[in-house]
Amino acid sequence: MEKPERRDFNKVWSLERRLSVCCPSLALYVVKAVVFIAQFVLPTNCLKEFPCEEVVRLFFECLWVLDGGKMISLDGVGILGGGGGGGGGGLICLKRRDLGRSHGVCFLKWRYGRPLCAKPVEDESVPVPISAAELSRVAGNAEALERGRWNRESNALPRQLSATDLVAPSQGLNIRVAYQGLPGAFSEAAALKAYPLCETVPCEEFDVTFKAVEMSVVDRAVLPIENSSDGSIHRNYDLLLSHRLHIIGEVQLAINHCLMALPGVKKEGIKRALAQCEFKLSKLEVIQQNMHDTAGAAQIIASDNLRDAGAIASVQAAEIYGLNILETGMQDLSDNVTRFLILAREPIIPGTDRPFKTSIVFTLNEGPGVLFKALAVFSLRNISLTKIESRPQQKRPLKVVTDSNHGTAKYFDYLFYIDFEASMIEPRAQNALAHLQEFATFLHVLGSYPKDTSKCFSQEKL
Ligand SMILES: O=C(O)C(=O)C[C@]1(C(=O)O)C=C[C@@H](O)C=C1
Repeated sequence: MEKPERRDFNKVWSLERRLSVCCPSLALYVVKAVVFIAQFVLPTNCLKEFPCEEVVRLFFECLWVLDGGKMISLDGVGILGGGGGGGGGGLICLKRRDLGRSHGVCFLKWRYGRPLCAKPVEDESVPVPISAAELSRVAGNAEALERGRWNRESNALPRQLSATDLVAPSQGLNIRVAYQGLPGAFSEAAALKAYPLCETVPCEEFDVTFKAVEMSVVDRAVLPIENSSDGSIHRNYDLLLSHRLHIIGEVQLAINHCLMALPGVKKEGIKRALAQCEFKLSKLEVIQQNMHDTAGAAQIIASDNLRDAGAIASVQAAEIYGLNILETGMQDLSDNVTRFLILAREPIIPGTDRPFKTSIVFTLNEGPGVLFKALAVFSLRNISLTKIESRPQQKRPLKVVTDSNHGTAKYFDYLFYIDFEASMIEPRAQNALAHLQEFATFLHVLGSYPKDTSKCFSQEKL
């Protein structure tokens, strides 16, 4: 005889749930009837294929739900099973006589006397302690209730969601995005380019920005990864590996560095300035001092009232900290673009509806042509690489290789970061990575995300 499939039980279960919504007591009787009949109809041992405890739990929960969570009488209710004569152990028969009940705690027994079940029903006279987690949840609810209550004086109620709130998430409404620096930093502008309606959250350091996402203090982080004239921001490559966040997007931003100072201060009066713009600053003959971020430099000029100093920062920073712009376009190369990564706790589902990029990191064994082989897995499948970066393996910077011809040698051990132009959903990308995995000693996909194909507007045009 064909064995019943497990989903049959799910069908009964979902039917009962539906019934319980429209008519709880009718549903209770129906489930009792189904169960009662089933114990005679189903063949002996038919449940051997099922995870018995789950079946019992399922039905017990069903009855429990139907009875509105109150103590239910199990009299007359059998739990699905074959006849009592079935051998082989396990849950063979759980008829009425097998259902134990004492002090309000119901439990179901194995045929051989082993307690089985399931969801015990606690004695109503014994108070159940609420866990700390539950307490805080309850406390939170009470507070939320309080917040939601109408206040006669202020006549204020929480704002209702409107249809625009539902279409705006891609614009970042209600999304908190962390960046390194102070308000007015280029990274903040990048966050706003990605999510125009987001709430930006300034962070002191790059790794604080990563942690803020990991700890769910914010939803996203936007971090600079490379600049067209200055190259890679190595710190962020290293942090990408030490934190398990996912790259879900990228933003390219044109960087227009402005020289700014307190109102009334002239260029000639500046003795110190943040240096990123070597050529023009060398003409000014100033002492250069690096700061954490450009906006931070502007903020110090303003807060410390430094009349002999200037800062290189954005137009927004000048506005925020009340500084005068003495010169714009301080960067050596007029086309000065920084690429930022958008990071999140969860990856996005890659698509093919628009150009996608994938970022990976891997390590290789020492040997002739291994890096060449690694890169070939992409060219063989017509996949373009847009970036390759190598970083020393900080935990194991040197590896010892023994070669029969040349003896033992020590090599730098590298991590290779590659960005390639394909979505992880494409078979060619999956095949390339499967191929790479054959000889890579470590391979990790950092993210597959839409390529930023927008024009790089300068700060003022954002
Ligand atoms: O200092 C800022 O405003 C930043 O956002 C940081 C940062 C960087 O460190 O790369 C970002 C983009 C610019 O190229 C310059 C500085």
